[in-house]
Amino acid sequence: MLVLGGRSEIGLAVAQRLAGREAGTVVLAARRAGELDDETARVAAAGARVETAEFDADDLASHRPLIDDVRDRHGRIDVAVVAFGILGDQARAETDAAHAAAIVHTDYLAQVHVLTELAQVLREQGSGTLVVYSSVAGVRVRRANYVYGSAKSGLDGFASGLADALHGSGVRLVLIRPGFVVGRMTEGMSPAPLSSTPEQVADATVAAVRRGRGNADVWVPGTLRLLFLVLRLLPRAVWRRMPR
Ligand SMILES: CC(=O)CC(=O)SCCNC(=O)CCNC(=O)[C@H](O)C(C)(C)COP(=O)(O)OP(=O)(O)OC[C@H]1O[C@@H](n2cnc3c(N)ncnc32)[C@H](O)[C@@H]1OP(=O)(O)O
Repeated sequence: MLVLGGRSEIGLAVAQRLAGREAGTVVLAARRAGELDDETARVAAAGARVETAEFDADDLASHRPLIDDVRDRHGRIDVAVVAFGILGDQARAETDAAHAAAIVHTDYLAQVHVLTELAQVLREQGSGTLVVYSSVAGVRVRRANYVYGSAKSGLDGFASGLADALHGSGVRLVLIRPGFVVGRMTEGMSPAPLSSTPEQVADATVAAVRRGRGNADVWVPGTLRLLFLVLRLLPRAVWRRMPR
């Protein structure tokens, strides 16, 4: 199992749950890979053999060598969890074009790039599961976080199309759409209604991975699926006043 963003709270919680027979060796790929002792210990305590690898998602050229190296050393990649991301600073991104581009680079462009590379490798082996984290922020983009939301919107569309392209290949794509997640990424922010914890997002992810067949779209919590059917219909004048 490969966790891209090996320090991510959600990615680690998924690795802990799948540790053991299901995950095989867990490769935690992150920036500053030499400083992953705590993360390694947590996943190892859950029963996995753990390795670390240096990974900067923004360095697109490094994606394929990393994926090939992991595949070559372990023979295959059963589950790849794309768990890196940044929230960024919306207020700053509205006037600082470089910051806006940095958010979109990490949360959209780098995801598209790494998923395209992973999909090729998993197609070649004829099996495997890709886990992608979209967000309700991308289902209907809000004025209050439109830079991050636009990246998630693009990612959601890309991952949905990729899932369809993979249909029949033996490779599955599990697309997770969490609402507000109370964790390190949202530290200091007041939780939105229907928020969840990284553990709840991981539970939903693992349940979908274990289901074993076909692509999956998972909302966390599940009630957000229905709520967004309605929210998509709200008039623009109301929607633009929606808080973060
Ligand atoms: C109703 C509402 O109002 C709802 C909203 O607001 S939605 C807004 C909030 N919620 C969401 O968007 C849900 C979706 N979440 C995501 O997409 C997340 O980015 C994610 C699922 C991919 C990871 O979430 P997470 O595990 O909670 O995040 P977090 O613990 O901060 O880990 C992300 C890791 O990505 C890593 N990362 C970021 N950029 C990276 C890069 N260029 N290269 C490698 N790793 C990178 C970070 O290193 C970070 O770990 P550290 O900060 O410790 O280094």
